[in-house]
Amino acid sequence: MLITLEGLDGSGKTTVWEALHDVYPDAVFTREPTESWYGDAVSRSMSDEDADPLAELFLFTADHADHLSRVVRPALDAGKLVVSDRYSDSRFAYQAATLSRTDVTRPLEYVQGIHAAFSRPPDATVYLDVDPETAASRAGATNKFERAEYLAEVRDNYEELIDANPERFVRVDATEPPEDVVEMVERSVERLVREHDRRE
Ligand SMILES: Nc1ncnc2c1ncn2[C@@H]1O[C@H](COP(=O)(O)OP(=O)(O)OP(=O)(O)O)[C@@H](O)[C@H]1O
Ligand SMILES: Cc1cn([C@H]2C[C@H](O)[C@@H](COP(=O)(O)O)O2)c(=O)[nH]c1=O
Repeated sequence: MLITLEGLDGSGKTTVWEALHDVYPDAVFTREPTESWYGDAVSRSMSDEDADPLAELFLFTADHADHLSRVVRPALDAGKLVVSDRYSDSRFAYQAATLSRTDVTRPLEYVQGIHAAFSRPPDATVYLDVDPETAASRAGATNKFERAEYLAEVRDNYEELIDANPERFVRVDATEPPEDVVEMVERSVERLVREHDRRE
């Protein structure tokens, strides 16, 4: 089963991802961008204010393709629970926001279309919901994406994704104190795994 954690920068994904390690010691914990050389290329692009938005989309997507074939698919084939801190929805929400400043028409559909041929959708996604101002202030503006105005557009894209797939997403109020957020996520993941196991 593949569970992904999504949300704006600073929403607390890494905090809950780390907490889940203790609860699911046999699971595979992974993240995007990855630590491969594809992930290094992504980091270089993120630190370049003038990076071409399409080139940047394809760097993130190359990193995803490598992540899928090297980590995610083998773990799923071995029957493991996989928990990924960011996954394809990050591309849909973030790169669609970046591409909205270009000539690309219907960027959200465009980015989803690129993934349709090869990606493996998550079985469930926990969305840590936080307003863009809180997100930007928690994240500390360490990269070009961590600005409230841009994050507002990213959040709108996440909302479109949730509206289109309400059964896949679990929304958690990430403005609550960290220990409450961790507890809510742990309870949600426990239920998702139980329901998935019952269906299998
Ligand atoms: N519920 C919370 N309330 C207040 N602060 C929080 C909460 N969750 C996390 N934080 C703090 O916000 C900062 C970002 O948290 P974290 O790294 O878990 O978020 P993230 O979503 O992984 O961010 P990024 O996408 O930027 O890596 C950290 O300083 C963390 O301690
Ligand atoms: C996977 C992915 C990530 N991003 C952005 C979102 C964040 O600003 C950074 C990753 O930082 P984090 O601290 O590891 O969360 O990259 C993106 O724009 N598109 C993506 O597909």
